[in-house]
This record gives sequence, C-alpha cells and structure tokens, in this order.
Amino acid sequence: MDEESGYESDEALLELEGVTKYFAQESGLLAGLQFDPSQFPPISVDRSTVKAVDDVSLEIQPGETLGLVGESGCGKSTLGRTILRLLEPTDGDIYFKGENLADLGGEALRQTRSDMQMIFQDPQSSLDPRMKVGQIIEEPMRAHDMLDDEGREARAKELLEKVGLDPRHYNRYPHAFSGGQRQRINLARALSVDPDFVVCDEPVSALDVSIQAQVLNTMDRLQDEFGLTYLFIAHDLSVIRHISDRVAVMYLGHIVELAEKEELFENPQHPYTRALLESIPVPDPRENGARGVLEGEVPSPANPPSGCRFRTRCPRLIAPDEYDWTDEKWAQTRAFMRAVKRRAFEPMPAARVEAEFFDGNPPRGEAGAIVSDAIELVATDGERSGGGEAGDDGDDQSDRWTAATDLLLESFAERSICAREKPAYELEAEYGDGEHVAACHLHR
Ligand SMILES: Nc1ncnc2c1ncn2[C@@H]1O[C@H](COP(=O)(O)OP(=O)(O)OP(=O)(O)O)[C@@H](O)[C@H]1O
Repeated sequence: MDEESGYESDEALLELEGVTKYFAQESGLLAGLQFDPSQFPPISVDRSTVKAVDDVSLEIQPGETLGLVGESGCGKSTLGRTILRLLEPTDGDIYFKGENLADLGGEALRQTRSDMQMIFQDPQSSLDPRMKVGQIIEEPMRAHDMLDDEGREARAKELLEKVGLDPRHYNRYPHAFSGGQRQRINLARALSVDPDFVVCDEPVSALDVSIQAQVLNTMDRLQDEFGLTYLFIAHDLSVIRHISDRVAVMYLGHIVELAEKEELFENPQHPYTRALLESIPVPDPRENGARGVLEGEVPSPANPPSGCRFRTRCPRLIAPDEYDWTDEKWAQTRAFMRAVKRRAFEPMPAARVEAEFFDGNPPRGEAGAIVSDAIELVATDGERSGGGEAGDDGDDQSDRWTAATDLLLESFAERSICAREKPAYELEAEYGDGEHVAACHLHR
C-alpha cells in the first residue's frame, strides 16, 4: 500500500472514465471562410471539431502492458498524451493510483508527473543533439530535484548499463548512436525518475525489424526489473503481439474491442479487429496482398458516423428491422449498396445488375421496391436513366449514382441498429478468464 495516497496495488493503476479529447480545428485559410451577406460580419470562419478521442473507458492493472492498436489517425497518440495530461481532456476522468488527476495540484501533481513518463517514436528528434547522453538522462532528475550531481551521474551510468549501453558513453552525443541505441537512451531518460507508468508511443516503429525485437525484449526485462506498467501504442499488430498482456483496438476515437492478448488474436469479435488481423502479413506496403480486406476510406474524425463508427466500412452491417429479409437477400443488398456507393461496376442493363448482385432474384416487398428503384437509377436501360442514349452526359450519370447511393444508404444503412445505437457488449472469453468487450451490435 502506498502510504500517502492509500492506493493498494491490487487496484487498477490507471482508470479512464469517458475520456474525451476534441480539437477545435480551423479549416484551411480561404477554404474555411464562409460568406453570408445576411449576417454581420458577413464573413465567418468555418470551425470544425475533430473528435480525436471519444468516450474511452478502460483500466490498466499494475505491472501489465496494455497494447493500443489502430490505423494511423485513430486517436492513439492523443489518448496517450491526454492520459499524461500533456493535453487537457475535453471530458471524462483519469484516475492514477485511485486519485483523479484533475484534482491534483502542487506537490502531488509534481510527484504524479514523475510517476508517469512517455517515450516517443522518433528518437532522432526527441533527443537534443547538443546535449550529451549523460545530461539527457539526467534532465528529468534535475527537473524533479532528484539526487545531487554525483548521485545523478551515478544513476545515469547505471541506467545506461541497464538499457544495454556502455556507461563509458556517458559523454557522447546522440548522433554517435544508432536508432535502436537512441531509443535505449530515451528509455534510460524516462526511467531516471523511477516512474510506475510509461506511455510508449510507437517506440520501435522507426527501427529495423531485427532491432525492434531486441528493444522490445529490453523493455520487457526493464518492466520486470523496475515494476513498470506500460501503455504500448503501435499500429503494427506483430509488435503489439510481442509485448502486450491485453490489447485495446481503437477506431476513429473509440475503443472497439478489448481483451487479453490470446483471446483477441485467437477469438476476435469485432469486424474491424478481424479485418486488421487478416491484413497482418504485409511485408511490403506497396504490395497490395490482403490489404483489400479493409475497404473504403476512414471517415473524417470531424464528422464520424453515428452509432458504430466502423459501420460505413463494415462487411457485417446488420439488416434494418423495418423490412423482411432473409440473410441471403440482406447480404446481397449490402454488397450491392457498397458497390453502388463506391461505383464499383460499369453501367449495365438492369437485368444484368440483378443477375450479378442478386442471382437474378432481387428482394421482394418494400425493400425490393427500393432496391429496384436504385437499380433503375444506375442501369443503362433504366427508365429514369436514359442511360447510354444520345444526350446523356457524365454529370447526369454521376447524379444518378449519387441518388442511388443516397436512396440505399438512407433506406437501409442509416436505419440499421449499427447507425442508431452506440454498441458496447461484454462477452464470455474463450481463452483465459479475462474481460472481453466488443463494441459491435452483432453481440446484442
Ligand atoms: N493538435 C491537434 N489539433 C487538431 N487535430 C489534431 C491534433 N492532434 C491530433 N489531431 C487529430 O486527431 C486525430 C487523431 O490523431 P492521433 O495523432 O491521436 O492519431 P494516431 O492514432 O496516434 O495516429 P498516428 O499513428 O498517425 O500518430 C487525427 O485526425 C489528427 O489529425
């Protein structure tokens, strides 16, 4: 038990409740200027809100490594920085050792700041090239008034050794070290103030794969030796798999799935996690191999989809309750809707659209009428299309695809539970007995 705070080590070290971070973003200079003569002043600046982290709740237990994975821009770094109070949360609470960080001030805040450290992706730019390695490692100790000059030097040298470097390099400059060595210097610096919790933000992403494993192994060893708890941010699932005890998957500011590592990798329950896992082996990013699994663009975090944030790209979007569907007819309609939205097929006669997407047997009833209206809009022989005849111009055609897309999305996608309710479900784990949460209505 921690005498001062009353914190007992079987409680969560860190607890997030509804943590939210929005950024006010001004659009590009001219593009963002709105002209409205009926208003005074007639020119206004269009400000949008980037919902980088939205309502994140989770716990991190002492001594564990929670991996945080997701595509670039999903909010991982923002979450890490918000936890450390490098960014002020827009909403929500962060408890560290049972204390709400927002309530801390003075000495308690100072102490907590040294208890929580961060290491960044790019060791090149985070190490001041004009400072010697020893000074770099001692800097946080000096800022926190820890030890005297001699004590700091002794500790810096000891830390150099602990992270796998030669203590005789104390007086060298960062440029004399390789990328992997520079990341080790970063580690030594973060550990100098004896933290309990370290946010590791893509610490090995800039390193060669062969060096990555070595640095990860060192981080693993140091975790045991120093009793550290890690929040380990990475976009690379193999790195996450190497280091994590539990894994949280992030998409567009939400945690979509969280489970113990084995459970997450062997029994993923969110379609986004599955898509991520299926696209793992991409040794050469220019090779398109399995990358097609995640179709479509990530929507803008300034205007994220309602309900489930992944629904606009989800291959398992749930049928709206309004209509009578068989699974087969819904699967076909969903595929057709996606193809129309992405204009993924050449214009063709209605009968061929029906043959290609619905095996010649489109849905009937109310849903069928909507599907047939959409087919008519895009078909070359559709009544409303005039398709292929003289006088048909590109704009017209484009309008019809847009109209068909809107009709299908509004009638079907937007009425799905996936669009209407934010999902959050607790599941039974198949591997281990840890918690497994998946934000997907398939588990309702
Ligand atoms: N200071 C800021 N002002 C405005 N928008 C920001 C700011 N910082 C981040 N964002 C936006 O917030 C979203 C989340 O960014 P963040 O860097 O947290 O994602 P990430 O998952 O860490 O991505 P990456 O791995 O590329 O760093 C992005 O859309 C980003 O553009």
